[in-house]
Amino acid sequence: MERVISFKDVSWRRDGQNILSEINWEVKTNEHWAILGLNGSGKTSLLNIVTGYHFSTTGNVTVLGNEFGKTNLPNLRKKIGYVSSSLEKFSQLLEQETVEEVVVSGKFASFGIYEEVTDEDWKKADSLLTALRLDYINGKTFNKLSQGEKRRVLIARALMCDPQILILDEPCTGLDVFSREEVLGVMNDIVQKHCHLLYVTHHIEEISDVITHVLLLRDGQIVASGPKQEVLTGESLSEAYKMPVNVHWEEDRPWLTIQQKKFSLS
Ligand SMILES: Nc1ncnc2c1ncn2[C@@H]1O[C@H](COP(=O)(O)OP(=O)(O)OP(=O)(O)O)[C@@H](O)[C@H]1O
Repeated sequence: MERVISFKDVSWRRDGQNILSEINWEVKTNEHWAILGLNGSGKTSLLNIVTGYHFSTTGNVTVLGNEFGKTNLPNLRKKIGYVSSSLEKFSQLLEQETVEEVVVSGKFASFGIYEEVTDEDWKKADSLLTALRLDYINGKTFNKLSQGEKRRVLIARALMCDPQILILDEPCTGLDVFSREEVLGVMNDIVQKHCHLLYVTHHIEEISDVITHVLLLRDGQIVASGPKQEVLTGESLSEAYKMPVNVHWEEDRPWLTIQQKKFSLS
């Protein structure tokens, strides 16, 4: 399959307002995208269309070869993993579960295990914990983990059903620099599992070498999209962030600075 996601002239209207306008976007095989934009620029709305929780008002959406309107959404959603920063609100439900139980529950898309778990499932959960460098917490309950460990367990949980697309929605929010680098470091392992990453962030320095492409949104419209080196320029980001900024690269990672002389809060 050449195209993983295709948006053609997609708009999404709510309360008489265009939340997304004329989105033309394609994710191809072996591409991994970061989605950037200010608060309210439309990132979550776009992802809700990818997962079939919103229907576009106009335009055509195809995800993993399924054209929306003609497809079985529950089946499609099984192929899409979603790790949201707000998922941790729900993680209270998982507090007393062991990390292995939390990971296995991803197979059933439930919080808690209400179906039969096979030996193979437990083995798979163990190997995912190993892939996410979490062997050392085997047997611990979820409530005893650090924020960074919890995030990685939730990523392992999302991988339990072999998603073809993995959405990581601000996975490093609230993490210290060390924990953030640990989360970023496991992305290579995820890519080796042949799933396509959609990585939402407010911090361009989280765009590690695994990410190949960037979609830049402003007020529900695309400012720029394409290979990251072409999109992550001072010019495009200044337009998206509505303030003058510079980008510099260090070892294939971008960093943002604000042009202080031209920017004032007053
Ligand atoms: N169901 C809805 N009904 C009406 N307006 C909505 C709805 N969902 C989102 N919006 C509006 O659409 C705009 C884009 O919201 P969205 O959550 O997609 O932005 P975002 O880029 O994900 O923001 P953030 O970075 O804060 O998470 C906002 O102005 C929001 O208020």
